Amino acid sequence: MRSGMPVAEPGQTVGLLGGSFDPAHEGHAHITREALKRFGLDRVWWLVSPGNPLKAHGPAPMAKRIARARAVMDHPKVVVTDVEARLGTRYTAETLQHLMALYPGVRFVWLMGADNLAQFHLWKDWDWIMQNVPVGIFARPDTRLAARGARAAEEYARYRLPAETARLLPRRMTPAWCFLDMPMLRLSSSAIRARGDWRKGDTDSR
Ligand SMILES: Nc1ncnc2c1ncn2[C@@H]1O[C@H](COP(=O)(O)OP(=O)(O)OP(=O)(O)O)[C@@H](O)[C@H]1O
Ligand SMILES: O=C(O)c1ccc[n+]([C@@H]2O[C@H](COP(=O)([O-])O)[C@@H](O)[C@H]2O)c1
Repeated sequence: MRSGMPVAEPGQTVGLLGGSFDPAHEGHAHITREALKRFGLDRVWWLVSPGNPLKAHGPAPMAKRIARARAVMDHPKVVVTDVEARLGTRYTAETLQHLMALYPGVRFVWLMGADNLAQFHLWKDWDWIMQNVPVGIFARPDTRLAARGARAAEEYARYRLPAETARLLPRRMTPAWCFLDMPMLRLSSSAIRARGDWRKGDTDSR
């Protein structure tokens, strides 16, 4: 295994929460705890992105975002990691392909908020992701309508697992996805950035 990469044993289930985490907040921690509990995951890795390919502006420096993320989510089953920077990947499909090759026997689950479901069909090779990796999706304030009409949700409607059977998701044959409705937290990184101090003094990290 390359240095700095997280550890996982064959047979384990690992949820992957990719994000800019610019900065991390309690909303991320909340969906992570829900993912561990309701999907019964062994671990969740936070993949702190070198930069969302669909966003025009680069995020705060990686080290700063990682430090904040670790402060927000200090949990024995959660690893905050810069694997995409280490692997040199930015697109999720590429990251998943690398991780599946590097960790044979580990069952990865892609985790995301409902806002990302709404635009999932714009992601590179999104179809490949749906075909090869179970996907867990979390309700998010103000995204219900967009998520319901999402192209990915429509095209893969018959592969949706009822929330009552969420624990089956990690080992389910793909395609498989599950939408979790739960108490929602109205928190976002953009709202935190808009309030002020987080980006002061940064240079663009890209
Ligand atoms: N409050 C929340 N409820 C549900 N999902 C969330 C919440 N906050 C973030 N997420 C999800 O966590 C992942 C990483 O989020 P990200 O780092 O982009 O934070 P963000 O708050 O969405 O940022 P921004 O406001 O800059 O778009 C995404 O899949 C996003 O949908
Ligand atoms: O692969 C893609 O085309 C793609 C397009 C948009 C977003 N993503 C990933 O989705 C995750 C959430 O992104 P963000 O910026 O909303 O935090 C993060 O891991 C991004 O790399 C991936």
